[in-house]
Amino acid sequence: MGLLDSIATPRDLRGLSDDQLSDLAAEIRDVLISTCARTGGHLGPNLGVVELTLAVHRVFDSPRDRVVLDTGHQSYVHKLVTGRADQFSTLRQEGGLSGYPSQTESEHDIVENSHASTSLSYADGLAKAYAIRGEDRHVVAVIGDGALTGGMAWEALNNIAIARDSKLVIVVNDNERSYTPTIGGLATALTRLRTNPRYEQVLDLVKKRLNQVPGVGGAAYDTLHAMKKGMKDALAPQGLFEDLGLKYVGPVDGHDRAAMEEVLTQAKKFGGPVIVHAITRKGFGYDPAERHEADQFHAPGPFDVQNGAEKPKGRIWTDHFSDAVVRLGERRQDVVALTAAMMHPVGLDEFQRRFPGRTFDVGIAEQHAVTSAAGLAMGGLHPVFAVYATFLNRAFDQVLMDVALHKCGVTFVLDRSGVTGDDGASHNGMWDMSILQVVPGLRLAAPRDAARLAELLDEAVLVDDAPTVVRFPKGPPPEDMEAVGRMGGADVMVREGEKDVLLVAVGSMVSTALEVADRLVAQGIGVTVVDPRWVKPVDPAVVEAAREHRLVVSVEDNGIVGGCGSVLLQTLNAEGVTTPVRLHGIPQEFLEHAKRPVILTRAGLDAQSLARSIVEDVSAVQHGHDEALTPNA
Ligand SMILES: Cc1ncc(C[n+]2csc(CCOP(=O)(O)OP(=O)(O)O)c2C)c(N)n1
Ligand SMILES: CC(=O)[C@@H](O)[C@H](O)COP(=O)(O)O
Ligand SMILES: [Mg+2]
Repeated sequence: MGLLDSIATPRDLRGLSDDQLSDLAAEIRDVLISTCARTGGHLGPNLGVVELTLAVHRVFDSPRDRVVLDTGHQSYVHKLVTGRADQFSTLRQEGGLSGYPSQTESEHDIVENSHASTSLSYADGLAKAYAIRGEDRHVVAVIGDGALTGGMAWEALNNIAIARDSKLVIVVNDNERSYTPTIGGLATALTRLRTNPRYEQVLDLVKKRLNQVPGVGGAAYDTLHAMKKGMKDALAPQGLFEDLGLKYVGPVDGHDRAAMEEVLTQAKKFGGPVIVHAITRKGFGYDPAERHEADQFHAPGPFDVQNGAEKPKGRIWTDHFSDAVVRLGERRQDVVALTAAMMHPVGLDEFQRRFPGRTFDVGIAEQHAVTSAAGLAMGGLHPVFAVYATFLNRAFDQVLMDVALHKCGVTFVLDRSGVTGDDGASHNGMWDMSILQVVPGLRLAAPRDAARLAELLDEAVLVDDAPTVVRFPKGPPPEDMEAVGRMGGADVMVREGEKDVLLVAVGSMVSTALEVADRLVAQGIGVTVVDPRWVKPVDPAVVEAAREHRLVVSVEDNGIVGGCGSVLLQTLNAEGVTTPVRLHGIPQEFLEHAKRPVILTRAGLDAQSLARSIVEDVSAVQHGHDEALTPNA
């Protein structure tokens, strides 16, 4: 029975001695390491916030005081000390604890969205609400240095700086990196602050000397302390936060819990917005994480605790993209690449190694990345912005009005599209084929396998007067699947029997569609399986094929609303094609975390469910009951 078992609420932390708190920190690290070794997860970020989180929860009174964690990937320690230690072994498992805050799990959790750089805006709103309602409650926002490179954070700071009544403490968790070292002017400014505690040291030195002077010493020190601002101005450059008018405290060692508590207590008394600059190390306390070359164990899969060796996961879609974009870079000097602080995760590290001058890490700044790409295209280059599909959501206006309106040839490579699963609702890339459908001129491709990924990427970068998109899911691709024929720009994958069913399978769903076709043919149902390759715009040859078949079925790893099936239906309607249509896709809901295959099956996107549904629809059509065919909402 460890100390952790005695922590049912954060208030239980207050009765612990310094030694017990050190023991608790060690126990928490052991639990983090042993659990993540089994489940995978954000071990590095959470090892970096053990003492910081303990200090926050000892100084503030959650849930009366609200703790907002930016991105939420560093919420494991918070969960362990807010009554979920006994469930922690279920981390990221189906039906178990989410890897991010979850309001249904705990009253201590508030922000579930895993998209970075939002915490300060939530905190700004919460603090203003409490001030207006006259509630004596603090808001504590913990934001990483990486998340601070996101524009939203500075929009929020601009407002927080004048929100004098906001009881808001912002803890900047500065470990100098996102996955890799944080880039840009902000990193430089934080370094200047981090390495410039001179005035604090001088002040401490003077404090010690003066306090040795009997009588006048204390008063003299108080006078001097009052002059601290003057000293700081004299000894240290104005910090970027103070230039905004924000009170800044730090830097403080984020692994020194007592020091953190002292500073947070000071900040709490201030009664207005204040920045606490904590210096931490990602992976702190676990050598394999601290030494981990790429990203200090930002988000490892399962690993061996003894040496940190991750279990091999084989080649994933990303690796095939990485190879294809390097080949492209060799052929095309005008191709440049951009990432939003995820060079390795999106597969651009080899491109960067080969073409460092043509690779840009813009920080966690997707909106900037898109419009900067528009500028790069206007300047005569062909940018490839590689990004997780869900993170492009926040840059929709930039895609629409900065790229497409100006007919810029920018290629977007959307990794982790469709169901990702483990990372929960805000990580599924199930929105892109809906929201991007409305962008005039944009062309969207969904490769079925690695061979088509390379093919479609090559085709995409040939388009220099419109945005192009190539999207693929998380994990390993299926074996390459060769077509048996062409249908306009689309590939015919199966052509068996009568024209009973035209099965339009998008991207990663083609491999499932082939299994479905086998089941249908076994039941004497004729089927044509087509892979559009380019799903936007709809291929006229597919429209004509639809006219010739008795039933059209579409299946996609995207939300059902506004996806490829919806647009196909609209197009058939506009072309006067009256063939009944059935759409299959991901339900338009926020999906609980689980493994990708589990979620796809729940959505009826597994071969057995699809085949069963199509057999029923074929029967309905044969018996003249096709009014039953409505979009599979
Ligand atoms: C909008 C957005 N883009 C990218 C990501 C992917 N991502 C998750 S954590 C992370 C790095 C965060 O760095 P930082 O804020 O410094 O936190 P740390 O991991 O260092 O604690 C990134 C880029 C994201 N969650 N949201
Ligand atoms: C928190 C965050 O957004 C990333 O760390 C993400 O969890 C990584 O996802 P993958 O594991 O799919 O690369
Ligand atoms: Mg960081």
